[in-house]
Amino acid sequence: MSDVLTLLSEWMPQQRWYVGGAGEPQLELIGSYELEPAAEDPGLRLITVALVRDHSRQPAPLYQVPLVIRDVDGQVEALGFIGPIREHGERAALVDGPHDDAFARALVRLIADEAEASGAVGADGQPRVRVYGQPMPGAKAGEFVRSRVLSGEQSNTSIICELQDENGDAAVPLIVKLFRTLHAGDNPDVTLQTALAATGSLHVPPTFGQVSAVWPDAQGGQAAGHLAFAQEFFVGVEDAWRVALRAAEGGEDFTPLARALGHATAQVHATLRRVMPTVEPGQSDIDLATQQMWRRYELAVAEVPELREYASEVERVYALASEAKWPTLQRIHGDFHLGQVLAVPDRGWVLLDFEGEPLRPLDARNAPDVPARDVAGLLRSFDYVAGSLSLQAGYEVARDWADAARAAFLEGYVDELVEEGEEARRGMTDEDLERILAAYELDKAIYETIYEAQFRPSWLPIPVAAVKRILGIEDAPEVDDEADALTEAE
Ligand SMILES: Nc1ncnc2c1ncn2[C@@H]1O[C@H](COP(=O)(O)OP(=O)(O)O)[C@@H](O)[C@H]1O
Ligand SMILES: O=P(O)(O)O[C@H]1O[C@H](CO)[C@@H](O[C@H]2O[C@H](CO)[C@@H](O)[C@H](O)[C@H]2O)[C@H](O)[C@H]1O
Repeated sequence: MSDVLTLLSEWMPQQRWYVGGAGEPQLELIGSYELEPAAEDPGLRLITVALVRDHSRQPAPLYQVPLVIRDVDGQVEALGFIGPIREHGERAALVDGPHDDAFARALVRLIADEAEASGAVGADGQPRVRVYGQPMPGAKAGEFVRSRVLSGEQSNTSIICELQDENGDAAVPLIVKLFRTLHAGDNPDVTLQTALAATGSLHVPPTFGQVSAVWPDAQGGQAAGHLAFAQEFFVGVEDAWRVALRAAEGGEDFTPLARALGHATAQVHATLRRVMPTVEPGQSDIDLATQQMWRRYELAVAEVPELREYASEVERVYALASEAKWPTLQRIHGDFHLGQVLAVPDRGWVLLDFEGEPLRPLDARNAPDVPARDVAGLLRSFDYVAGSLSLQAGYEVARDWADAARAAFLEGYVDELVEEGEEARRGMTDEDLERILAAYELDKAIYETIYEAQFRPSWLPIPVAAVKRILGIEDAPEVDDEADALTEAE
């Protein structure tokens, strides 16, 4: 594996999913698992998935790195080619697994067959990594035809698998999402979407299955978690961000679609409340939630110093929220924005990516939470539509469009709550709801300032303007020196 780690040290920093560290990667192979080839494949030597810890960052992230070793003819520099790997033979090449059909085919087979996989054994004679495929009851996959990696800005790697039925006709395709950074514990993307799909909800894609594993943790014990999740892939659909952006650009009325999204969101919340654990909040839960918001504000101040001057206004919004009556805590989406919603013909709005905010610890993302976090996320997203168009135009545009979309979304959400009856409201007044929503919207905008400062600095003005708007802070009018001088001269 030494050659492999040398190649990976150069290759991983160029990958979108690599979170980076101080200087060169310091990679440690903590284990691996091997997949059985699922078809005849003459040049194929090995399908292996390396679990690699990178000590150049603390705490050291653990990456899942699927690799294929195969013989190639001549000098290839194809997509997915990592480098030559002489220890496996003269013609052997190391290939990024997701770009090689052999890996995707074997992974789909592992899930469909409810099979297990493992790799090298440790000092105790036991495999260091054990992997389990688990299909959704009743899920059926066709014959594998070919696969491709989904392009785009992704923190994970998704593989689209084309399949066919026994007559050779196209069958429902799958999207297999490989989690690149592994965490001990349930991945909410898997548990929440599987639970929703099991109820027959149309607001998530049908689940095909999952891959989970046990691996050695950094303390000499064992960790367990999810490695991959497979769902039905909707071909040729657009996400709500694109649909909304186009509508805003063209000045089209988006309110019916926003209202329907409000309904869908409330229905997903209602289902999660029914099938996943809930908690009645005590004052200590409320205080903890608002303390976390405040802590986030402090982190944001370190990234975006201009936020420091709004401390007293921020404190007041959180204090008002902590005096309100809060709803039942329940599982929610956790990082809801328009890019996480697909417009699927004959199905309506379909929600994706229930992983929660990538910057929050996994145990917090797995705990029952406040549904207003999701509502606030979507409200912020409509503001981002207007904000991103304004950045292009150089002046404020689509503000009325965003205000109308926000109002319609909220109306759709509340209508659905009313349908559910008084119980869902737990005696909360409109004022309670408003105070809580204001706190979560502010908290989301503050989260976004950190996110944009770190990953997309040119968009930072969007959430900074939102923080000011939510706090009711007016920009000081620009002083027009010439006009002032004229007035003085008169
Ligand atoms: N079931 C699906 N059908 C069609 N497209 C999908 C599906 N699942 C994901 N996508 C597309 O893949 C993108 C990334 O998926 P997502 O789950 O958000 O991954 P990530 O956590 O890496 O951002 C989505 O924005 C969407 O465009
Ligand atoms: O989709 P991810 O889970 O990676 O979410 C992260 O990235 C999002 C950006 O892609 C970011 O969302 C912010 O920008 C969106 C427009 O690109 C906007 O619709 C969202 O409202 C806004 O929050 C998200 O916050 C971040 O966690």
